Amino acid sequence: MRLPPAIIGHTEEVLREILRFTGPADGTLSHYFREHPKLGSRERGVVAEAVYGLLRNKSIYTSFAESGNGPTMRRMTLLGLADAVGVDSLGGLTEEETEWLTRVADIDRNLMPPLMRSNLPQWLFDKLVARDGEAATLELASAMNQPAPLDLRVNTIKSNREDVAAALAEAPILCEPTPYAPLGLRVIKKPALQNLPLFKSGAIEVQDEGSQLLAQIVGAKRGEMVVDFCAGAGGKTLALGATMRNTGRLYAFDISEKRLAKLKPRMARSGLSNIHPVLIAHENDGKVKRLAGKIDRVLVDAPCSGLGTLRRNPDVKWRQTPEAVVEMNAKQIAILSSAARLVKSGGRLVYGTCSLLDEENDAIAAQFLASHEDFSLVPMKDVLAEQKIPLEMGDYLKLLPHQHQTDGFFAAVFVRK
Ligand SMILES: C[S@@+](CC[C@H](N)C(=O)[O-])C[C@H]1O[C@@H](n2cnc3c(N)ncnc32)[C@H](O)[C@@H]1O
Repeated sequence: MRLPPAIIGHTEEVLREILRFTGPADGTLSHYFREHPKLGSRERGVVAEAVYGLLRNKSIYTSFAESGNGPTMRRMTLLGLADAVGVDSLGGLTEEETEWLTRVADIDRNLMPPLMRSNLPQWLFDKLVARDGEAATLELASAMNQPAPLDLRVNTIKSNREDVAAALAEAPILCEPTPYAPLGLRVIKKPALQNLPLFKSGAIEVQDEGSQLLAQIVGAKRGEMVVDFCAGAGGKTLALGATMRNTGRLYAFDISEKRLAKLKPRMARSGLSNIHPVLIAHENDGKVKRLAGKIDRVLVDAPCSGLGTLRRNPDVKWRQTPEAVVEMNAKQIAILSSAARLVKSGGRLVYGTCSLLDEENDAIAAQFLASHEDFSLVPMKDVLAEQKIPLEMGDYLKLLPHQHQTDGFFAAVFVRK
């Protein structure tokens, strides 16, 4: 069945707003859908898919849109929609538009220049090529341009992986165990989960396998004092709390009241009572100082460029700038240094990001070690062996979508001497 012609207008309107890059694309989309409640769920799905496809392939589509006649924004919109649902499903096209869309669909994208094929901004393409070479960059960029799979983490306070997989199969929802994270399930299609009894009862949480692994390498144990320094809405906090078997004390720090507020209902669902959310004003807040030297394990899931999450947030590559990354670096080292003061002798400090850039990752770890003689690096291969995670790594954890089918993640583990 053809889609109503109005879908083109809706996509064009929301796209125009998103391409201003004044805020995250998912927020702009949700806002648009709230303002247009008459749009059905299929239409909303198509608009979202077209917009995300366009953000993923913006360089190529911009070049296509330059061919042919008519306003560029309409052409961009049509390219996004045609990729999402196929030209034949679109109502309201002129004959010329149909002919143009069919023609561009036949263009061999492999013959386009590498920068354009990567669909990355020039600065990021140059950085990655200088480090990894052109072929590897194109491979990474291509993996980043695929939508992420839907990964779940089983909450061991409520259930186990086998029982959850069996309950999902009855729903029926097909899934398979994640290759590296012991509590992960990768769902084959993307069903709505919010109304499933499994979700409502807190037996599952949506969490990328890479994020699950980052929480696991903290190695939190029963009865320990643990701080999740940048807890946000608590994706990793909940995983840590379950690893601690709902014992000990787990402080969830963040400077964002809004994000911490989102943690509360998740905590209630999870059945965890060992989590203590703490709003801090900044990384040197007095609440941090009071716990200095008392904590067994500290996770710093630092604010970062987010360039490892392009599969979910393709707009990030167009919104980030090299200048913003430099500013972020100062914040990252400041947060890590302050968080380090919490760690007791023999305790563990984990620095993690969802970035692909060395300056937010290896460089921060090296800078930290150079200025903190009381800490030493625990090679990631030792941490992975300790946690029985079947991954080959050197000093650091470096997860990449084209190699590990996760978002891009980095982690370094330090121990206080
Ligand atoms: C990568 S996100 C954390 C995601 C979260 N750990 C999770 O797994 O869902 C980084 C978080 O750092 C917080 N943040 C930024 N500056 C901070 C600071 N100075 N101290 C503590 N948290 C900070 C942000 O509000 C944001 O929630």
